[in-house]
Amino acid sequence: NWTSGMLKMFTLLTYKLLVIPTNFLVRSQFALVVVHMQLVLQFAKDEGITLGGAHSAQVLLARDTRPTGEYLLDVATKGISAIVGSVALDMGILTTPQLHWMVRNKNRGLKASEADYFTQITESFRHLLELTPDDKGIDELNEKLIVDGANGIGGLKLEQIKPNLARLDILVRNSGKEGEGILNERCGADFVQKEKVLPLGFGPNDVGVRCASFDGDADRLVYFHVTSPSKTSVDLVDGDKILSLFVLFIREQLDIINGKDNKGLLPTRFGVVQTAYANGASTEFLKNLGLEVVFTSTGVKYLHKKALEYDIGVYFEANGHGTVLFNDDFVSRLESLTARLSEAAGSPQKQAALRLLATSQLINQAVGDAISGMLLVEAVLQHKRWSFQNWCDLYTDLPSKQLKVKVKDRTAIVTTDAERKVCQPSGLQELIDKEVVNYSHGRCFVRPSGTEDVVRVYAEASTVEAAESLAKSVARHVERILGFC
Ligand SMILES: CC(=O)N[C@H]1[C@@H](OP(=O)(O)O)O[C@H](CO)[C@@H](O)[C@@H]1O
Repeated sequence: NWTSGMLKMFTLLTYKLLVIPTNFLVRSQFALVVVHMQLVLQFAKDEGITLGGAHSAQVLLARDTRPTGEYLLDVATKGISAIVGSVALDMGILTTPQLHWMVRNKNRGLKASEADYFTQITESFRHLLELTPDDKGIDELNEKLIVDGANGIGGLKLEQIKPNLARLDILVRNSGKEGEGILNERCGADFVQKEKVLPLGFGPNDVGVRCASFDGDADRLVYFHVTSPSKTSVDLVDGDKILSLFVLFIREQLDIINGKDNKGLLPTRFGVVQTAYANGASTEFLKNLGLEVVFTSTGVKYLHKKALEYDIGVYFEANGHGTVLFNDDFVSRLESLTARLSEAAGSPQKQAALRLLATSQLINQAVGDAISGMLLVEAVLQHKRWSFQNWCDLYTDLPSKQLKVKVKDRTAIVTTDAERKVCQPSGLQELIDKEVVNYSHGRCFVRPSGTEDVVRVYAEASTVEAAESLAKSVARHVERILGFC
């Protein structure tokens, strides 16, 4: 259908525009215009969209603060305008998730400006805080929050809305202001999650303060704590633990409305979606809550699609990219239930239903969004009166190790079972299985990267040394069978 097709096309184009690397600029402008034309045309073909028909297709474009942005915007605009029936709209300087939110809202006939985005997330955040119960005991949560903006656009946007956020004292570092530092360099969510060390600008004075880290275009979020004044290592709260926090909160509201048997006023299909990179301890934690946990291939396009199958679907990659999706019919049922419960305004069920509605407004349902995700984390911590440590203690991550192996042809590896098993080349999976059985809590898989010319090896075990040793042994098998290069 036209709307969903256009939504996907916008998403593809906006994504492409924001991720085209600088070295692309050495190519001629003409070549880039052609690339954009080809993208639009291929997408229209794949999705069965008639261009040049009665409706013109609007393609929303935005850019970040890098100097290459204006040039890329210009060529993208020319590429789009070269196609009959498509119009390029420049939405300005935005985070990736803001742009996706605008596309989604436009396709739904809703208000879609940046001011509307800010109003929606600040208002729903305020609403969620107002719905915080007052019977949860001592407030262990510190209002202070330091955010590493990765020198990207997210920090600048957060600075804009900071004054409108109650009960939060936010300090933005690596804020993206000119001269403060280079995008994603020794800072940002990817750096903190992979290296598990402090980003630039953080140090001994931050011990004990809750910290969050965005990535450069603000679609990933992780949290961390500085453990001691003498160490650069951090206590990390990754995407899996953010997911677990959201799941606990939503489940609590559903239990209030439906009772533990899910047979009450609003029977709900609640699904949790992870990838093979989710820490095994998080999956066990979620399964022990009695939840349906499903796995997809790596990449948010797979997770998002799966999460759409539920009334409420929560998905996250361990790297901090994820969100919560509420099915439209479910939201209608939730709204009617809230209206029906209006007689008993202060009833726990009504309060829980209102919390779910506010959550559906606060979280960006187009794509993972560091700003809206962070506000939901903050609202849930306030709701639970939880300190950072309470959150960390939900479960203990199993030690893990990731390695990259350069091989002659990474596509020689074919996987199945959400990339957790190798089916080609034959014999490799058996070798992995033989290694894994030697390790307590051992788990290991290999897959060809979709973004780099490498095979990724992931291993988990009960100690850091064991995880490293397992990863290395399996990497050696991969090198031997596929040919190291
Ligand atoms: C292990 C890992 O972090 N993989 C990343 C990486 O994909 P690969 O296919 O593993 O290269 O880039 C993807 C796009 O950013 C992201 O969605 C995914 O999580």
